[in-house]
Amino acid sequence: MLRGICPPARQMSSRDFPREPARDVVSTYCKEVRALGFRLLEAISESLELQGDYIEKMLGDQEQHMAINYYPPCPQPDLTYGLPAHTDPNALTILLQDGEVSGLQVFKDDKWMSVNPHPDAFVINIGDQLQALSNGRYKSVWHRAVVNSGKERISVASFLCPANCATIIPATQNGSSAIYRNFTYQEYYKKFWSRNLDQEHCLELFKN
Ligand SMILES: O=C(O)CCC(=O)C(=O)O
Ligand SMILES: [Fe+2]
Repeated sequence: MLRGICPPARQMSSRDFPREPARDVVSTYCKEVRALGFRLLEAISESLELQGDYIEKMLGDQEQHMAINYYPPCPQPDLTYGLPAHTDPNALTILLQDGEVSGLQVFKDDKWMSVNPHPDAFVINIGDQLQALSNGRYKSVWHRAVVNSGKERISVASFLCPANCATIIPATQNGSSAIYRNFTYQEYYKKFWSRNLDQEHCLELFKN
């Protein structure tokens, strides 16, 4: 697995990326994905009856992390996972799946379901911060990656992350009370990685 951190857009420079010619491709991809993420955050804000820029403002100067996941073929796929079950700790994940080899599964209606690859589509995962910000109206989905006995698989995940100092405050509606207490992303991230990935939903530890 290869992980990279892209700084907030306005500080981005070509020095942040690997050497030519990959640099231009990766840099353009990061910028385009970030722009798509912001459009989605605007639509999600509006769906929650908030101002269009509400979530973007609340998340502050966002970092963008990119993970390139490589899953080699595995002779005994029943004995291991490519990635164990987890929710994403960030706000929103834009996942480019391998166009042909499946591997991603989501937990829905009490069972694991495969997300079939589609060459012309991204998979958008709601992360823990959007579940908290929306006061539980959007759900951060449990997902995992399984491996394949015959074929390798690659996925590219772009994680939109709040600024470390951003305070996440649940947006309550019609007098409902906040399910989660206020916390900083820094606090959440530390707690998230101090546990096993497939333990209970980390947000459970931030409930009021
Ligand atoms: O490889 C996949 O489809 C899932 C990747 C993922 O969930 C992650 O990187 O957080
Ligand atoms: Fe994930």
